[in-house]
Amino acid sequence: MSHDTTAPLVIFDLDGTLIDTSPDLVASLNHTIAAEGLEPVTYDDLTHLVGQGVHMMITRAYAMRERALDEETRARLFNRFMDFYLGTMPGASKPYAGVLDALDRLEGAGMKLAVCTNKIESLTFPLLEKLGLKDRFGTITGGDTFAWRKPDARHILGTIEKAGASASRSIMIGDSVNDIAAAKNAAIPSIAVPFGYSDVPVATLDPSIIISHYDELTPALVTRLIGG
Ligand SMILES: O=C(O)COP(=O)(O)O
Repeated sequence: MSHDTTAPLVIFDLDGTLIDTSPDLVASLNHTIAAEGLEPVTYDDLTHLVGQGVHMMITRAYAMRERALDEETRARLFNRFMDFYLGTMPGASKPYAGVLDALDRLEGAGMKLAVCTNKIESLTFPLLEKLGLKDRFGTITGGDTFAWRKPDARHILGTIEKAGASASRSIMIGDSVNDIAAAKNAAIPSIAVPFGYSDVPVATLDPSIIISHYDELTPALVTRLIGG
């Protein structure tokens, strides 16, 4: 591992930021809850459901349908979700337009790349692997890597430490309140993308900047935002 703490670290959220996973999250959740007789959810529902992992997505789907969910059922549905999602992965999930070129540009400028996602490691690693993206990131942390996850600052700070980088040279890119709040909590700048799964307009999250396409993500922008 490199310990060049002067190299900027660009930290990406995964679902709704790097990769559009929505078709597969919706299909996997609907497969999971259909077995219990729950009405299917839609893409629009996803913004309320996703963000804190699979357990929470199932819990929120039950709350949305005003159905009680006991621990035993939740554990069983978690396994059902995992089997289906992993069995169909990568499905229709794909990187957002311009992501690959942006990674090339940042890497070419000597910047380090990381993923900090609330998706658990056993989903994050195979998804990135199957999309040929895993080796693009020197550091990948999931929702169960540490005892904390976004919006807790320690998820980001732990990612930075693992990458051998420094918080004063790091930036977070995300689509939701978890990402932008975690960046604020960690006192690092943030870039919001408006095409992900936020249930509020990303401007209301008060990120350092909003980019509407990855063509705007350049080494010059990163350097400017981290203040040097
Ligand atoms: O899996 C989730 O619920 C959220 O994942 P994310 O942090 O990559 O958006």
